[in-house]
Amino acid sequence: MPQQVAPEGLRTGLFVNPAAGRRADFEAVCGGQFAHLALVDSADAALALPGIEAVDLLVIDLDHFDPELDHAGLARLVTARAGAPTFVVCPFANARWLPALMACGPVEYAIAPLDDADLADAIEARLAGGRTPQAEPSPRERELDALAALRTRVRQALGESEDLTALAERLCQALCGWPGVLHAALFYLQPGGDLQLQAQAGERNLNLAKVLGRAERLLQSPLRHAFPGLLAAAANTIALLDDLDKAGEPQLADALRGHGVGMVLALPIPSDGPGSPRGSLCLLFRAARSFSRDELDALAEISDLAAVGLRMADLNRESEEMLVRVTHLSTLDALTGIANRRHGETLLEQEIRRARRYKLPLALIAFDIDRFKGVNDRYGHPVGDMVLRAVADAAQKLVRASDVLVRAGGEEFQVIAPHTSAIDGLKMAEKLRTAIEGTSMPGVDQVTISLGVAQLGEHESADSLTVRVNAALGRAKRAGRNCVELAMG
Ligand SMILES: Nc1nc2c(ncn2[C@@H]2O[C@H](COP(=O)(O)OP(=O)(O)OP(=O)(O)O)[C@@H](O)[C@H]2O)c(=O)[nH]1
Repeated sequence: MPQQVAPEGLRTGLFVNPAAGRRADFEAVCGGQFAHLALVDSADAALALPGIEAVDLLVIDLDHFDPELDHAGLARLVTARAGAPTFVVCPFANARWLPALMACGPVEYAIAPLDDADLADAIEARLAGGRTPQAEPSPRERELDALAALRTRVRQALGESEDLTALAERLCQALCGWPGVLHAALFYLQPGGDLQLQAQAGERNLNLAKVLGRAERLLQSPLRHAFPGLLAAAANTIALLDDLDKAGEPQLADALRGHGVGMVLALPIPSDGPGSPRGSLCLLFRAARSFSRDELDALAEISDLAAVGLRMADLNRESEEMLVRVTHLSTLDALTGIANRRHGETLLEQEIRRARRYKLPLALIAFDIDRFKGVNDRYGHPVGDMVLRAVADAAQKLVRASDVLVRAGGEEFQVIAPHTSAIDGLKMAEKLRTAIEGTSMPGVDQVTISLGVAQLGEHESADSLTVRVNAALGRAKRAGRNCVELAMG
């Protein structure tokens, strides 16, 4: 049964927590500070009490509450106080409660776990109408100026960066400009589900990859429940560690303290839709401090901006990949998968320049399937296509990796052969001829090719080389087909 709320003028208190043990502990530690202290197990029970706004101090201990289920009731409770003070004891791994409750009325908070003496001091300070030094807010104007400057820097970072790495680095640098921030980091959840330390800025000697023992696969890190940057991304919550020892990882606390860190705050970077966040923004402060509602709102806005930035970086990356794919596809012949005529012309120009620069020979081979019209006429176009693919495959297997096989059009192909003289070109052409002659094409009589070979002349252009090699190919056709002809100089 809750105790009766005391008449006005006395120190009256109301403590809300679902666990009987927590209520008993609070009464044991702080009961003496109140003339009357009511203990209730839920927001509804508190709201059922008469004169809720007249209670001097409402204390909500968020331990054992569920942010999804209990948020609406507790928000109603803070609203019902009509401006009277509320003090919230908030577990460090669940600081997302704070902005939501602060939106409903004046809320001060302490991050749990708190030892008995700290809790008693915090309650005494609130009852006396004062604030603990930790809760001392910076003067409002300065706070607002700092927030405005921070937002501007973050927007600039977003505007200037196109890829993920640059964006993450600029964001971290922008966050370091916030008063009291010693170091900032961005953790990014990759599409495959791997959380990695994407960027950090600030204290030069502080490397979070070292402190955390790794920079990748951080969701598997044993510190994922202790370090706010990981916790925020893993549990999609604001995590606020105002005393490094509260995370229960002494080594981590020592390492951070060794670098001058006194407090760590992290916010999830929201994703577009439901599901895990995109990562987290992590701020390492020199000393513990509390945040006003404006500040927490501003930080939430910054993580929203970061989400937009990450989405933009993703889109940029996707469109670049698409461009590379489209560019690649536009260089290939759709039927055979080898270089198409246009790309072949570009590559020939390139190879000619290279041959000139390094004074190396270059050979061009042109070949054409013999009486291919007859294949189409007798077996149909689909079989003709199959023969074209089979010839391209057989030729591709034969040429060197540095050679380029081109479908020059119809049943005409070329091989651009760098470092190759006319004699070597002739040998290669003969190899191609015998290979195609020996390749069995299902359902088709033997297929043969005729070939022309030309070596690049000293001052010769690509056009002239092509004309000469085609003339040699024409001679091979006239000579009876299934043979090789060398181009005239
Ligand atoms: N199936 C198929 N046929 C093609 C393709 N491109 C061109 N052709 C055919 O290739 C044939 C080329 O015929 P011609 O230029 O007369 O030469 P040929 O019959 O090979 O005779 P020679 O070259 O003199 O030995 C034509 O029938 C074209 O229709 C293609 O992509 N697929």
